[in-house]
Amino acid sequence: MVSQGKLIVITGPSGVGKGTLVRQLLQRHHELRLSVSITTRSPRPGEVEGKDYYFVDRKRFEQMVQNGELLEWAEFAGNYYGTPLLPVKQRIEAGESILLEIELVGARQIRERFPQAQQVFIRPPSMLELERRLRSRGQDSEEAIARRLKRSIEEINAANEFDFQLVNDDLDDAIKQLENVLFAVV
Ligand SMILES: Nc1ncnc2c1ncn2[C@@H]1O[C@H](COP(=O)(O)OP(=O)(O)OP(=O)(O)O)[C@@H](O)[C@H]1O
Ligand SMILES: Nc1nc2c(ncn2[C@@H]2O[C@H](COP(=O)(O)O)[C@@H](O)[C@H]2O)c(=O)[nH]1
Repeated sequence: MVSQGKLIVITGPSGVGKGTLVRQLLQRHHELRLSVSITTRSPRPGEVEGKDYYFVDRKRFEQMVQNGELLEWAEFAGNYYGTPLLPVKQRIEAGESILLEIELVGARQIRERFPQAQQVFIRPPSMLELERRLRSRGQDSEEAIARRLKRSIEEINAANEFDFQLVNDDLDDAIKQLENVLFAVV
């Protein structure tokens, strides 16, 4: 019998560096797989369908929710985001470890449904640095940045719900901390 894989959730405010950390983890740990989410957000320049996201309209997303096709989902800064259930279920059953890079509401749903999932909350060194990172990415309008910053306060206030937290200040240091949390021998 194949033993089940792990479900790992990386969460934290938009712009804190979740995607950057996840990309580094995937390069260093080839056994990990990233779940590709579904969103109603428009693709950013360079984003690829099926690699960065599956891009759908609101009607299709709402159908998927109705049909129970999503493991978790949330509305974030005016768009829907969700994790497709079937590929995650199949991969976990096949013994693969899956990473979800998701916001707070979805992370809470995973905690309810899969209390055994490992969840890590990523904190910014400061709000000023978070804002600087959102701007430096150069991907979002001023309005979108303002919405994301407003939401980040709620997210950071919920950080203590998570057993594992780390500050993404120096990137190399943050990756080491993340590896220590995820691969610690217990
Ligand atoms: N430790 C760090 N020091 C400085 N800049 C960083 C660090 N980590 C990430 N960044 C930069 O911050 C910006 C936001 O990072 P990233 O896109 O990974 O955030 P995110 O949390 O995945 O955002 P979202 O949730 O919106 O997808 C990027 O320009 C990235 O290069
Ligand atoms: N609950 C979920 N949140 C998700 C999912 N995929 C991504 N996200 C989070 O949404 C925000 C915004 O993402 P962006 O790509 O527009 O910057 C960010 O916090 C992501 O982590 C998901 O499937 N479910």
